[in-house]
Amino acid sequence: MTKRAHSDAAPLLEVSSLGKAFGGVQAVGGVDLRLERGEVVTIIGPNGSGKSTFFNLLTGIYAPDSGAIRLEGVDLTGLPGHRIAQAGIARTFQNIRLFNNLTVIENVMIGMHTSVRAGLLETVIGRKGLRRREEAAREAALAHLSLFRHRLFPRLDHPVFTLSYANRRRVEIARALAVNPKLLLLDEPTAGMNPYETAELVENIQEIRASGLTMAIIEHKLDVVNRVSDFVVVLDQGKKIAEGDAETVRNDTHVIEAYLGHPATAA
Ligand SMILES: Nc1ncnc2c1ncn2[C@@H]1O[C@H](COP(=O)(O)OP(=O)(O)OP(=O)(O)O)[C@@H](O)[C@H]1O
Repeated sequence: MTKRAHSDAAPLLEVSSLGKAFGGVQAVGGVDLRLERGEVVTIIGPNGSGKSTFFNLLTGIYAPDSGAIRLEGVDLTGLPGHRIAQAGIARTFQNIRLFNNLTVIENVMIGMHTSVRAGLLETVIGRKGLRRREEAAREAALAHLSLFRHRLFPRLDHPVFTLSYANRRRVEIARALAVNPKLLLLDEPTAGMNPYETAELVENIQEIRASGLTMAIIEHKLDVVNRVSDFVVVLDQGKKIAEGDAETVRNDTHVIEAYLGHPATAA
C-alpha cells in the first residue's frame, strides 16, 4: 500500500457527484472518485450498494442523472459506450461476456476491432494488406494473452465454450487489455475462482499494475483487496461511506455497520 500523491495536473479519472436512480432506488447517489495515473482502487460494499451501476455509468451502459466523468480532463459524461471505450476505458463484466463460439485468440482480436472490419478493410487495402494486418493483430493479441501464457497458449484455437470458468475470465481480461486502455475496470475478477486460481489472478493483476495501467476493481474477497489496492472505496446504498487504505477502511465504524446490516456479504 503506497501513500497517495496528488498532482496539480488533471487526474487520470475524475468522477464528481455521480448519480443514477432506477425508479425509487438511488443506485448511485452523488459519488466522487479521483484516480491518479498508475493507481489501483478497489471498490467494495454489500450487495446492492451500487458498485456495478457505478461501473455501468463509467462505461456508458447507463447515462448518469447527475454528475460528471472526466478522463485526463476530457468530459465523457453521457457519451455512448463505444465512444467511452475509444476514449480509453475498458472493462470486464461480473457475468462474463465473450463470443462463446469463437476461439480464444479470435475473442481477443475482436477486442482490437480487426476482424469485425475485415470486409471493409479488404476493399481498401486489398487481400495481401489485409493478411499482413491480421498477422500483426494476431501477434498483438498473443502479446496480451501472454499474461496468461501457461493457461491460454495451449488453448488459443479452442472455442471459448470449452474453457473452464477461470480461463474465460482470463480471456475477458486479455480482451480488455487488447484495446490498450488508459483505465481498466475489473468487475469481480475472482468471482467463482478457487483459492489457488484467486492467488494466481492476484499475481496477474500485480503484473498488469507493474506495467503502469490504472485500474478500478470491484472485489468482495478481502485478501485480494489487501494485496492489489492503493486505496479502497466503500459504497453502501449508493453512497461512498469510506475511502482510504484497506486497514483504515476495515476499522471504520460506518463500514462495519454497513456490513453487519448485510451479513450475507460481510467481508
Ligand atoms: N437496471 C436496473 N433497473 C432497476 N434497478 C437496478 C438496475 N440496476 C441496478 N439496480 C438497483 O440498483 C441498486 C444497486 O445495484 P448494483 O447492481 O449496482 O449493486 P452492486 O453493489 O453491484 O451489487 P452486487 O454486489 O450484488 O453485484 C440495487 O438496489 C439494484 O436492485
